Amino acid sequence: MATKRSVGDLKEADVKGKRVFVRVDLNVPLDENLKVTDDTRIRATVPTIKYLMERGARIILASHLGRPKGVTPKYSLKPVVPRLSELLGVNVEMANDSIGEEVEKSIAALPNGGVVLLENVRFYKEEEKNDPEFAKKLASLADLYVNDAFGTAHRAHASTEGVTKFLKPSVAGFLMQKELDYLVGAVANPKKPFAAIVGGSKVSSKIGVIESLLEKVDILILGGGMIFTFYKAQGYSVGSSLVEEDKLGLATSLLEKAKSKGVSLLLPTDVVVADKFAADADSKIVPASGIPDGWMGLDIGPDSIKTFSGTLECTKTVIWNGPMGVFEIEKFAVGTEAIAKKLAVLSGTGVTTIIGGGDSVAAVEKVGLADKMSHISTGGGASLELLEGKSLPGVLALDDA
Ligand SMILES: Nc1ncnc2c1ncn2[C@@H]1O[C@H](COP(=O)(O)OP(=O)(O)OP(=O)(O)O)[C@@H](O)[C@H]1O
Ligand SMILES: O=C(O)[C@H](O)COP(=O)(O)O
Repeated sequence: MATKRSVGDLKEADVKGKRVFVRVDLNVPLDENLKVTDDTRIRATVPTIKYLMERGARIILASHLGRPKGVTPKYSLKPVVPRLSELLGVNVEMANDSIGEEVEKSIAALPNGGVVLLENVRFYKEEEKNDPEFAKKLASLADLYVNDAFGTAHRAHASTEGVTKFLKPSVAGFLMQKELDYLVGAVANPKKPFAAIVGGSKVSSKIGVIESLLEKVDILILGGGMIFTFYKAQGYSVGSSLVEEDKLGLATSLLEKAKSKGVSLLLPTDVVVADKFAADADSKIVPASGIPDGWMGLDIGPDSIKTFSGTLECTKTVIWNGPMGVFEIEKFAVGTEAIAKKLAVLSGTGVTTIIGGGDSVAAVEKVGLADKMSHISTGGGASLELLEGKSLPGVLALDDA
């Protein structure tokens, strides 16, 4: 993807008193009382918004939350306002809609440096349809456009893509840029040796990522539920572990591809098996080639942790996507947490460590090591698509630098 023009290139004169439409990703988890349970994505929007506030822009924030079908109060963006206001040090005004007269009035009354948050853009079905009329209405609210919603950049929606056709300039925010610098830049031109760690539940959801990374990495470490498909493809018995029978051929061809590319591919040599998928399961450590009937593999074992950690010692860049085991259950979180700790230590010695979104980010946050990593992606699907080598429509639509 070509380099995109950045919000940092805009001078005070370009934004002072101007209405700036900033697409952010405030799709944050809420509990049953509609309290924000993880504010990572809110915090990540702050540098761009503050930059614009300090230069006297009038800021219109837009986001989606969840996947509502029409106007649904539980998907309102109101619950993010207190935390956002606190982080920005101003009272963020909550609009009652994302387009229309009332919204226009609120924006007209906005002082320089003021911030208004539009209501969930997905309350309009036109948003996800990337309807040009809806995009035009959003665009009519502002003078210029900033996209900082990395987590939604893989969606060609009205507020991420359509709107750029009606608003110039259309530039990338600081979060968007940082995500691209790491997930595209560091992966395309890594300091070597370059290792990828790929886990998660299924090989089928990671085929694109594995194939793309095999072109770039020196070392590929696999963990999580997908390893049992690889074991079975090699003729091991896997008990009642998760296996994708229709992907056995694919697993074999990925192993062959790694060999032909000279990539050192590591599978766990031992696993933690359990007699059921539950916190109170009986569990034991067995060699990868010795999973007993009736037992399922739910984590990588201590020998694998040792080997993986040792192998990572020599690296200069590591990217990680997907947990090593069922980390949501404490007793099967050991492998995932050990990898998180190893990466935190490596970061401290100058290794570039990139956590590619989704559950691996949750795992790193759970052990309190998020701020030790070089980069933690705020995008799940978006980061996977980038790692697969795809271009993101929300990025493509922005002005070239
Ligand atoms: N051995 C295993 N057996 C079954 N499930 C597993 C195993 N190891 C990991 N998992 C599960 O895999 C899930 C994560 O897989 P997923 O492919 O969604 O990872 P991710 O890419 O990090 O997340 P996302 O898709 O949100 O980006 C976790 O819920 C975890 O419990
Ligand atoms: O959480 C995400 O991955 C983004 O906010 C995109 O949400 P979506 O998958 O509902 O488009």
